[in-house]
Amino acid sequence: MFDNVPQTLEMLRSKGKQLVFVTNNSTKSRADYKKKFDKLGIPANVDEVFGSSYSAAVYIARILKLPGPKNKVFVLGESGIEQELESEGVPYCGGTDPSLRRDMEQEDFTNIANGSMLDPDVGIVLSGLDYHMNYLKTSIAFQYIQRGAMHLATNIDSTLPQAHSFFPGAGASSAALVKAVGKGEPTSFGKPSQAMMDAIEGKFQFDRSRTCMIGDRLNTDIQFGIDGKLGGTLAVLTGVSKKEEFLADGAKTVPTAYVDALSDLLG
Ligand SMILES: O=C(O)[C@H](O)[C@H](O)COP(=O)(O)O
Ligand SMILES: [Mg+2]
Repeated sequence: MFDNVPQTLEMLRSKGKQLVFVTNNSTKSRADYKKKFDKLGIPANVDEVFGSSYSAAVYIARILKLPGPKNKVFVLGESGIEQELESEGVPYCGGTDPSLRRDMEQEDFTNIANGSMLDPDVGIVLSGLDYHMNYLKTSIAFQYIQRGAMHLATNIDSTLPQAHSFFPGAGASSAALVKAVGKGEPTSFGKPSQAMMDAIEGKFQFDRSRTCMIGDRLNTDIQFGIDGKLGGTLAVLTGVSKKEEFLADGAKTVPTAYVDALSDLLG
C-alpha cells in the first residue's frame, strides 16, 4: 500500500469530501472489498465501494429489467459477480458452480447442442475475470448467445496487475468467447466505460464539475469533467475545487504524495 493512504482519506473526510472507491476487479463484491480495506487499515464503508460486478448488476436489474423468466444470467467469473447479482435480486447460474469446473466430455457436446444442459431462462451471459475459465463454460456461454442471450461484461481489461507484474485480465478471460461469437467486444460496465461513470453518478448524485479522479492508468478517456488527463480510479473525490491545478500537478505527484498534493489543493 502507498504511504499515508489512511491519513489522506481522513484528511479528505475532515474537509467534508465524499469518497468513492472504484474498481474493475469483478472477483470481489463490495462486502469483500470492505473486508480487504479493514485488513489494510483503510477506513471505508461498503457504500463507498463501487465495483464492476455491482455496476453490471445494477444495470441488469434496474436498467435492462428483462421480463421473467428470461432474466437469468449465466456467469463467467467468480463469486464477486454472484454476490452482486444476488444483492440486486437477479437470478443466475454458472459462476462458481463446481459441476462446471471440469474437462469437457464427449457427451457434453451432445447435451449442450440439444439444449438439455442449458437453462431455458438464461437471457444474459455476463463475463468477468474468471480464474477457472475452461472449454465447457465457454461452450455453454457460446450456445446461450447463439440462442439469443445478450453478452455483457463486468470489464474488459487486457491485463490484471498482480505481484508487481501483469497477468491475463477479464478481457482475456472472455477472449475465446468473443472470438467464437464474432460480434466484437460485449458492453462493459467497468472503467473506462461511460456506463460505469453514469452508474456511479446515478448512485452518488454528485456534481461532475466538482469531482476529481485519482487513478492507476493514464490513458483513459472517461468523460468525467477532467478530459482524460488522469484516468483509472483509486478514488472519486467530490467537492474538490481547483481541479485543473490538481490534475496538472497531481499526475506527477499522486500517489507518492497524496497528503501534500491534496492538502495544497484543498487549502
Ligand atoms: O482484468 C481485470 O479484471 C482488471 O485488470 C483488474 O481487476 C483491475 O481492476 P482495477 O485495479 O483497474 O480497478
Ligand atoms: Mg485498472
